Amino acid sequence: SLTLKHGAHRLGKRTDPMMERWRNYGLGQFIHWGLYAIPGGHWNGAYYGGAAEWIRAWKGMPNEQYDNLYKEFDPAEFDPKAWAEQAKDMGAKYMIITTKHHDGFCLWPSEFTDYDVTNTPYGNDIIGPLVEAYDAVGIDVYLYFSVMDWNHPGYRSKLETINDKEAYEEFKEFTRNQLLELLERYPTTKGLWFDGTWDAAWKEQADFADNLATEMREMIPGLIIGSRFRPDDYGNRHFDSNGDLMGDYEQGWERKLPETYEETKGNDWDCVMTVPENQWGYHSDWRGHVKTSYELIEMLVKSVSLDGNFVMNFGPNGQGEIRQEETQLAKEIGEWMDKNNEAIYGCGYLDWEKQDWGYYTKDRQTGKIYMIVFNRPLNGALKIKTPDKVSLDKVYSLKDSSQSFVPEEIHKNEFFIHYPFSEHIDSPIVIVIEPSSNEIDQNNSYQKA
Ligand SMILES: COc1ccc([C@H]2[C@H](O)[C@H](O)[C@H](C)N2C)cc1
Repeated sequence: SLTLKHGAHRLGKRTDPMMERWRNYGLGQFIHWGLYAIPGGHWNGAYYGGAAEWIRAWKGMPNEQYDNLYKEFDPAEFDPKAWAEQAKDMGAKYMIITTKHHDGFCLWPSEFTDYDVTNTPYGNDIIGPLVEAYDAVGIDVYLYFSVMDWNHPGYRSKLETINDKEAYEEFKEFTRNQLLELLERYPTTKGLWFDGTWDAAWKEQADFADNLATEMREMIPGLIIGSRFRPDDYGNRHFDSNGDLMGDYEQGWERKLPETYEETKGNDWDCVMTVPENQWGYHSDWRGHVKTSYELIEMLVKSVSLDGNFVMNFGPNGQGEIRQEETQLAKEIGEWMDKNNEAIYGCGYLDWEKQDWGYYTKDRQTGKIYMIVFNRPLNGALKIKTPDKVSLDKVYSLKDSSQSFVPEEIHKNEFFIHYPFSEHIDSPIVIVIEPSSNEIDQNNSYQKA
């Protein structure tokens, strides 16, 4: 393998308490909010078909017109406590908020630029009240930060001339100043979610990024930074030139999910997911497929079943309101989570053979196994294949533990659980398989007897 100065500094998962807390979240909320919410995917009567937060890059939106939107930013309906309550009711355990997206507009009063909330009619800090409101309801806050900054004169996508390099040095200092400023202003933040790090200019900054990551981790011990921040010595991101994961978890799952545990390479990871096919910021006219709560719950369950977290995106409008479609989804997901979150929180991958009816999760502390059923077989017979010598003498419905099941052995280590799908069921059901005491070894995995 290559000797790297700025490759992965750790092999395998982080095992400290902050990371343990992170991997047991299950469900998160992404919030994309900024000036792009004002046009909301339209400008001069024209519809923008791209991602609403990228409207500045659209030929239908002249840059100087976009760059004057801050003069209209005055979200009268912004209510951070209401946002936090809604996220709490949905069952989110962490929230990621855009402090600065690619347009460079800062939702906090930054000492290092005038392109921030203080120079808008609204005038006040947005990030601080959000951190406070979410902390107050016990939801951990993570700060999204785009390195790419279309507003800063020193930003370059590639470094070709001496001028480029000099300008970019100023940009790097500005970036470091803003990041340290954010951690100083919001010391309860648990981590950073970086974006906008794919440009060639940034991919040459292995040394700078590595040192900055070290500095940030010193400021907030235990800080969680994913794989999207640093390039390695050869400009590789997410995985270094030896194929080892950089950062504390894999951040490559954007609007997509792994199919198998092997694809996760045994790393911690989260999936960030839009409700429409590709809208993060507010777009007033969602077109194409809008995901249902059933689909989003299945993605959540699938993520947890493969040792990941699932982060659902919200895009508040220009007035600071959460749109009705997202409110309805949060309500429906919350209703399912109220009854079934035992199969999500603190749960992860179970190394039993995947079955067609749905997903297994395993509680990392108790060793309890959850069968989360999405596709019930027409005959109601749920097949399970177990490792050797697993006792199935405690199998019951999560909804009603008095409803127990006696699995029918159909083959060595192969069983049917006959579920009476008599009543109408329109949301995933959960069956619990409680291990008998002698099966759980010290790390809560089923041992071959
Ligand atoms: C070039 O393709 C991109 C680049 C950046 C993104 C940004 C989105 O604006 C959103 O912030 C998402 C999390 N991020 C990857 C999406 C697609």
